[in-house]
Amino acid sequence: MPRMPLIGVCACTRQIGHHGFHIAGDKYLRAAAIAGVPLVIPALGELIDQQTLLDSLDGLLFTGSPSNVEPHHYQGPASEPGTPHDPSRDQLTLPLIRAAVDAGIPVFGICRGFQEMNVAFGGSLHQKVHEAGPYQDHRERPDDPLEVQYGLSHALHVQPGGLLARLGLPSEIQVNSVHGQGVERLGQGLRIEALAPDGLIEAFSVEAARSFALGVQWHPEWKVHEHPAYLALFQGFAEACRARAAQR
Ligand SMILES: N[C@@H](CCC(=O)NCCCC(=O)O)C(=O)O
Repeated sequence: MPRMPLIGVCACTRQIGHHGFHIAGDKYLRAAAIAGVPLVIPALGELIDQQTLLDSLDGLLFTGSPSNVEPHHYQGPASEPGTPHDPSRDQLTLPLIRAAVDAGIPVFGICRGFQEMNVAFGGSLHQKVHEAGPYQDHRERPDDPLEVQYGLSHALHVQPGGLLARLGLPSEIQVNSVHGQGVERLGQGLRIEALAPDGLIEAFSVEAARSFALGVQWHPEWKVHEHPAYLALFQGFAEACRARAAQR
């Protein structure tokens, strides 16, 4: 009987009072538990041996975060003063994403994690989607109740013949939207899987990946069991993680 898959969930750094912490959101960890045993990976830079992670994990989940990828990683203009960043998280995730995909480990990126995947594959980001060209405002209203912030916000056009279609998603679904940044230049080797009505890229897969490698801009971890299309993504991820664990 193969052991349960081990699912790495990359942490964010957070200062609480005088002390620094490494944290991961409850909803991500609960959704990751669909695929196996979630393990939070601290953003400790060189203190974390990447090869040990690759040898030990059966899947990796890159979560959302209020922080943003530092623009120097994609040769973007400096952020507006006061923009939240998490350089320790960038230092862990950006190289780990490429190494995990190359190693055939299932990778699932959500929101910031989706943006990290795009940057890891050489893409760039709009730092304020709502001020860029034809795009709508994809941000949540922070004063709204959480149910509203993560409620259905816009249509999503699923591209035919891709991973989302294979996972059973219909050609159009409704999704939530909790982000101010988004894909500007798509990374090398990424296949567009879904678009918002304004044309913003909302999901991609890694064409040459040997396993599941999907990034989505929305939040399928939110009430995942109440949204069949959200659940289908985690079930696809889980199937890939089980296959990885069975190879051990
Ligand atoms: N900061 C980026 C990514 C936004 C994001 O991940 N939002 C979710 C934050 C809270 C949560 O984890 O649910 C951007 O603004 O585009």
